[in-house]
Amino acid sequence: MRHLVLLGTGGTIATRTAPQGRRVDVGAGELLAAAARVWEVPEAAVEVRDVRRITSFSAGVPDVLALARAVRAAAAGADGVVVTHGTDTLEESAFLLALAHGGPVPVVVTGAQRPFDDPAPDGPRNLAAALRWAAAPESDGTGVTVVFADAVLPAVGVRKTHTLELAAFAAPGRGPIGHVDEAGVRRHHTAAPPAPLLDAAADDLPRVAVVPQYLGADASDIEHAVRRGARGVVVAGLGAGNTPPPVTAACLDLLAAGVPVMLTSRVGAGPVVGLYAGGGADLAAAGAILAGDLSPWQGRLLLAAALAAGAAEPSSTAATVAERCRTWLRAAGAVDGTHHLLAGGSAPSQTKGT
Ligand SMILES: NC(=O)C[C@H](N)C(=O)O
Repeated sequence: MRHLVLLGTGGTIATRTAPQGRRVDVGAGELLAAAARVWEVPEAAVEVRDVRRITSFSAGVPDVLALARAVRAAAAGADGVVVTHGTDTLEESAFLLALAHGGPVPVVVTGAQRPFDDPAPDGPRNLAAALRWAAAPESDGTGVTVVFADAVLPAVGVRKTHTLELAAFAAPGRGPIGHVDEAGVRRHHTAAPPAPLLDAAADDLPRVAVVPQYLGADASDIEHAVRRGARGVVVAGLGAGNTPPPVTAACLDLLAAGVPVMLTSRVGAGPVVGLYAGGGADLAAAGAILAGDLSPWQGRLLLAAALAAGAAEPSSTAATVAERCRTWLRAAGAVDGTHHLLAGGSAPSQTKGT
């Protein structure tokens, strides 16, 4: 029999409806009892711990680092760990857990779109599916995954894609890597997750700003972010990874001054590639980190983790921080978009990470 640990953190899955709005007041034990009414998991014994009782929009990086430590402690003595979490920032927490988690024990994050006291709640089934996935040998070695609406998605690349629908998450280009439903537990082919980058011992991460780009954006937001103490900047770029010329110029100045700049896209799916003169090609040539298909929010955590890892090494520079990100991205199977199309239209072949 597998031994699972269920860690409750709050979120809609653990809310009841009140006149002032939904409030978290359901513990992990009650969630487990509701899940067991959907599907029993007879092949597993589940130990329950309440880590937090908060909505995920109220959480901060220190909360998630503490959760990462709770996950590590639980994983040391279990065959699987399941975390219930609010959906608003679930894609970031799951990613941060993935940056800190190594080894074969599966860590499974789930939540709900509807409250616990909804007449047709989705939480009990999501949790039942997450427990079944964690209890099945198919989940071994899959790292951190998100189970939602019967789909198993990798934490790396997962995004919330709908505000209200029950199938609220997707990992465009990367998942689902499995399903849990009336037909049972199925794992599709998956690459091994990358080795951990973060030891989660610190209470917080270095400050990294996400700066969204839009029609006619200028450099003021980036300059403001750095003046306010950002140690790195993630640009949520246009299209395949472009910035309006004044923003490109500001990013080149930052790179020249040794401040890491990471390029992502605001589009919502697909990798960034340095294609256009005056935009992404200039940034790639100047040493910006092209974050593959990571969302700006996941990219921000990767850059912050790389900066934190560098804090321990006096010789760490913007270039070594960038290289740390690129090594992790390669291992996570991200496209290296600095290899932009060559004249003549052929792209060099990509070596996919394992
Ligand atoms: N569906 C949810 O869980 C949303 C909620 N606001 C939260 O993130 O805690």
